Amino acid sequence: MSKKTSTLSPVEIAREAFQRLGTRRIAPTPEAYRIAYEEILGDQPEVRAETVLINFAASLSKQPGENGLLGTRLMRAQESSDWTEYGRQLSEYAEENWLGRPIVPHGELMPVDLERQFIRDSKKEKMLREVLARILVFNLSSLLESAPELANESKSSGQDLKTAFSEQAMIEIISRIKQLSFQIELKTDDMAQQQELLMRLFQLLLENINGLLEQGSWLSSQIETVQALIAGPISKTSLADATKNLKEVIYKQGLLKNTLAEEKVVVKNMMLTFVDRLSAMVSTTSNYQKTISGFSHQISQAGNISDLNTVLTEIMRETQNAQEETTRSRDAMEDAQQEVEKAEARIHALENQLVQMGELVREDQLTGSLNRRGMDESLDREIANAERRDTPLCIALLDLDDFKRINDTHGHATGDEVLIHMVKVIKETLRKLDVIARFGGEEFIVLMPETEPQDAVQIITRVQRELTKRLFMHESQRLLITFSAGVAEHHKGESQAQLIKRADVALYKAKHAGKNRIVFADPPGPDALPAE
Ligand SMILES: Nc1nc2c(ncn2[C@@H]2O[C@H](COP(=O)(O)OP(=O)(O)OP(=O)(O)O)[C@@H](O)[C@H]2O)c(=O)[nH]1
Repeated sequence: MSKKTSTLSPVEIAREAFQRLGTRRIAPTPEAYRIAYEEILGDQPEVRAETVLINFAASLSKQPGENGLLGTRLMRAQESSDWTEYGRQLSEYAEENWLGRPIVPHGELMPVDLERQFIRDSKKEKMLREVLARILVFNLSSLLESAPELANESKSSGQDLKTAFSEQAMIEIISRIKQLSFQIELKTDDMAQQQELLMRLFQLLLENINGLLEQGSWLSSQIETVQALIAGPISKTSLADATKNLKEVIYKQGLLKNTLAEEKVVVKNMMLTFVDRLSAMVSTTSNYQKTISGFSHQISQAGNISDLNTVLTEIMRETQNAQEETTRSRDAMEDAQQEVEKAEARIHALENQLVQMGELVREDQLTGSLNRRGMDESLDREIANAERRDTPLCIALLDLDDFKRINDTHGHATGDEVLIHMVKVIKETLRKLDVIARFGGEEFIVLMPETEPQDAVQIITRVQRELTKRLFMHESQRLLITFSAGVAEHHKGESQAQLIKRADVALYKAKHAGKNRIVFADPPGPDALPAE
């Protein structure tokens, strides 16, 4: 039994057409075949445009959201046979939702290359969206590290851009990006102010140049501070802080210098008084001696006792004078001596304060550890102590692992926080007599006086463990911070540079062996040290 024609496939219709020609004994010419084929096809129910539109509206009305709404409107139009309204609803929807897509005249097929163009465009749009989101989330936000609220907005609009597909969401995100760009313009003005602050800082240093030239060490240490500042990330707050600190240091040093100079003048005046008194006494005494020898002449010439009595009275008076002068001079000298001692004590106190002020510029501004200059001085001192007392001295050169990645991923400001955290942990883990100094960038030196090599390695291992225990949190995310280290023991006669070089070679080996480890340095070669 043949199937109902309404369900026949094209192949089955063709077969049925041949059978029909056979039954009717008609020759299967192309024309006869076409007629039979159309006859069978004609049995199938007619597909009318209206039916298609009714079905379309009904199925659309079952969908959620805007599509469902459109379906209901279309059904309403179709029920009242208002096909003009039906068409209007469809055009409006097309305009709203397919705006920007290539418009193809009604009834025409979309040319293949136009279709391809459309696919290419949406690919480009996707790429553009991704690139822009990346720029906002990573690049722009890290450039804006000195303005965290702008950096956060940049990150969050980048994140939102990735999922902003509806027109409304897109309008919102574009407006946020415009707003962000406006804020960045304002920030640029802030940066101009920062530069002005920097200039003021330089001027401040120049103003003090005369004072600085008196003592070379001042000059070099202050210049170092500025160099460190310029080498690091410059932010408005760090510049303002540095300006404030330097102003304070310079002001206090100026005060101390003036007071010191005044105290020195006081001592000088006292010394002058002392010398005056001394010479007065000497001259009084020599006058006295002259007078006495004059008296001995008068005595030898004296003819009677009354002459002698007169001479004796004179001698008594002169002796009394000389004695009084001597006592006065002695008292004055004692007073002067006491004043000199007091002034000396004041000078010592002032000089100590000056040394403390100097310590400020031996400190690394970011981490509070010693800076390179402070390290040079401390290491020189410890080497001299070790050689004099014949005690062991070890140093460790520490370098943070993959620090560049931390900076690149989480921003320079987080990198700075990591450095501060690391120094804090190291300081709290080291013994009192150990010293930590920033050697440069993310490298630190630990000086361990009176320490045998195995103890030095143990100390640095303890620091390593402590650093993994004391978590560094960034945006509620735990960052693992590790370092590699080269430990070296100082050998008699070895210079600071030679010692550091050996520690550096060991550090290099630690890095190459896979990082997060400690390597003990080889002893210096036989030619490296002076013959004993
Ligand atoms: N945040 C911050 N970064 C710094 C500072 N000083 C140096 N750096 C950065 O430290 C990074 C050091 O990078 P690299 O020398 O490649 O070392 P690393 O990434 O730690 O790699 P390994 O040493 O091989 O583990 C550079 O990106 C410097 O910009 C600083 O004061 N603050």
